[in-house]
Amino acid sequence: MTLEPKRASCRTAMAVYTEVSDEDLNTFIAQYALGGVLSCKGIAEGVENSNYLLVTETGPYILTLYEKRTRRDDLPFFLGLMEHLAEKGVGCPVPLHGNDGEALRELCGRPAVLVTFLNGMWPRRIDPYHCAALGEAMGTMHKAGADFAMKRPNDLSVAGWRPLFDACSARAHEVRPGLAEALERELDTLEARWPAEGTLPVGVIHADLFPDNVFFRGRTLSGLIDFYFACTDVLVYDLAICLNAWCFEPDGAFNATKARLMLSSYRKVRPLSDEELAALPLLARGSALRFLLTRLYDLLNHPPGAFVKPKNPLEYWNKLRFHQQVSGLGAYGLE
Ligand SMILES: Nc1ncnc2c1ncn2[C@@H]1O[C@H](COP(=O)(O)OP(=O)(O)O)[C@@H](O)[C@H]1O
Ligand SMILES: N[C@@H](CCOP(=O)(O)O)C(=O)O
Repeated sequence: MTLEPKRASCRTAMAVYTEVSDEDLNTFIAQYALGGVLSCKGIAEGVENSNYLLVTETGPYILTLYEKRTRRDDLPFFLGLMEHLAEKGVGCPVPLHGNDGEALRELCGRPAVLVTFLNGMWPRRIDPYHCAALGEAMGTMHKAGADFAMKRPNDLSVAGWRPLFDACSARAHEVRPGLAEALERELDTLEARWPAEGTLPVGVIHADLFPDNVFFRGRTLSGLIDFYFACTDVLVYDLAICLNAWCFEPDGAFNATKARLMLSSYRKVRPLSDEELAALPLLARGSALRFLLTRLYDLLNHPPGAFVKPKNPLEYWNKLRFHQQVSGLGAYGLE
């Protein structure tokens, strides 16, 4: 294998937290049978980890260095899940194994992996056909995950929200007057009414299937990325997350046609029980609160001058208020 150290330099970009030297990169790549490095460029998108587009003589790959919010102990779950789903035909990145058989290794003091490059672009403007394709892909992913043996509790489900709220409540008024009080009331309601364990079907969920994690080639969905919040939880909660992430228009209006298309194409792959459907409005409230709280926390704890621009928590306040006033499934385009 020929390495080309002069051209291997990893150029950094906005959301790359860890810079990789040529020497470290070449030592790392020598552990795989991928040929020489042609280029390595930091990817500006993404918020959690450092990602590089690495092009070698055998093609493009994504090099990910896991930063502090991704727990090392969770990595075997994430990597095993991507392998499991890909084996079942779900379009997603596949971790590469080195010459020693290992996929997970160290680079610059961080856990690091190389995964296959997924072709496609995430949709900047959401059209109804995107929502239909997403519903089908999610149903397929849930079915494919049914026999995945590993488990990972969702630490950002109802039990995780109060500690996040407690960490933010004293300064929530800086973002919106009265926000802390309103969030506390919502938290009380959700804690009291959240579905008890065993009442709804559980399995592997992606838990962050936002548009920037879903790739399309033309009108065809080509794959899903960023499995680093995936966990074992109520399956229909994944749909609740996507109702919020995909079905609101930029002006804040909820688009019931998009919701109907997403839900109906999901149900063609994996039918939903009456109990799952009935739980949807409450789960959508919970999902809105979850993203509101993580965004609020990130905004209030944003280091001055940090690369990544914090996302707006109030977008999720508006979404939460929509679901609070939903009186039936008609609001989501269902009878
Ligand atoms: N397997 C992949 N194939 C192609 N592009 C990828 C792949 N994984 C990540 N990317 C690119 O990197 C960006 C950030 O990745 P993501 O996993 O969302 O990072 P983070 O976990 O830091 O949010 C994506 O928007 C995409 O452009
Ligand atoms: N989807 C979350 C933030 C996580 O970002 P990702 O780049 O890891 O998908 C939000 O919008 O709050």
